Amino acid sequence: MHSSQGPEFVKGHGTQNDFIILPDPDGELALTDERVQALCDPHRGLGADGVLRVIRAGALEDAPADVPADVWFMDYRNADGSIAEMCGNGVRVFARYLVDAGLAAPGELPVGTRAGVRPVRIHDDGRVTVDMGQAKIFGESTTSASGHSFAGVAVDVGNPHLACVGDVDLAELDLKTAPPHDHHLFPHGVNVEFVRPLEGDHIQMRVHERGVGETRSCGTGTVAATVAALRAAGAETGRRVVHVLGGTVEVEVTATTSTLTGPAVLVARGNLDPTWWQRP
Ligand SMILES: N[C@@H](CCC[C@H](N)C(=O)O)C(=O)O
Repeated sequence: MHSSQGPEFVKGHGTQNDFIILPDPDGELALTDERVQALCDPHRGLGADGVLRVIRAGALEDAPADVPADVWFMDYRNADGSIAEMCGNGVRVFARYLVDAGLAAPGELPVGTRAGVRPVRIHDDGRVTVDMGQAKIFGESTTSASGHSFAGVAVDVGNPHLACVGDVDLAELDLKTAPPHDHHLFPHGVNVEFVRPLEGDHIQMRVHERGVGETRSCGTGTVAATVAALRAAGAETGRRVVHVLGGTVEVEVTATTSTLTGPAVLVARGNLDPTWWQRP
């Protein structure tokens, strides 16, 4: 799998939330924080919001016990090297890679994550649907951006979110720095979504991601945004079309689970330079 050219990589994105995929079935790569940071840096590396290592669950030391050993596991890292439990755009791109590489048959396939196994379906039109599990509200909190105060709900989508619905022009918000958050409610940090209801079942969202910064999309964030938008409309279940900077996804929230449907694109493939990999 790893030639003298250095490790293989594939670059992909889901609604412009972009990832470097590293095939590493047996867990041979030393995926240090420094290597992830260098890979994700657009100037000294390839540039991406995160890294998706493709590894058998049985080869990963910290894989959850309920993920079978032979399942392909999405070992997700944020651009700063930190590990996150789940990535909704990443899991679609990951599934597309598995099928493209002949590691899984088209149709429905399981993907292991630190939030558990996520069933994924690849549609004939190229879109991908992920069963994201039940998104749970676990509190209320506040934040601010560009002089605006926001009230929001804390939502667990496998990873933590603060989703704030308001009637603010989202284009006005400066998200270059992380919006403040309550460290007691979110002891491990938080992804913050700003959500504006549009016509009908459409909503607009911008996001500041933990471990990355502002991204052009966040799949788990769109699920949290939908939960918050439904709640603001007095509902617990329903569907929203979520418009993010990088495109559009569809989210359905039921009494027992949630689904996320959107594109998954593979852009390029190659090998890392072995000298660069040794000294990124
Ligand atoms: N972009 C992802 C979420 C990635 C993880 C997040 N930054 C965290 O630290 O929880 C998505 O599409 O869900």
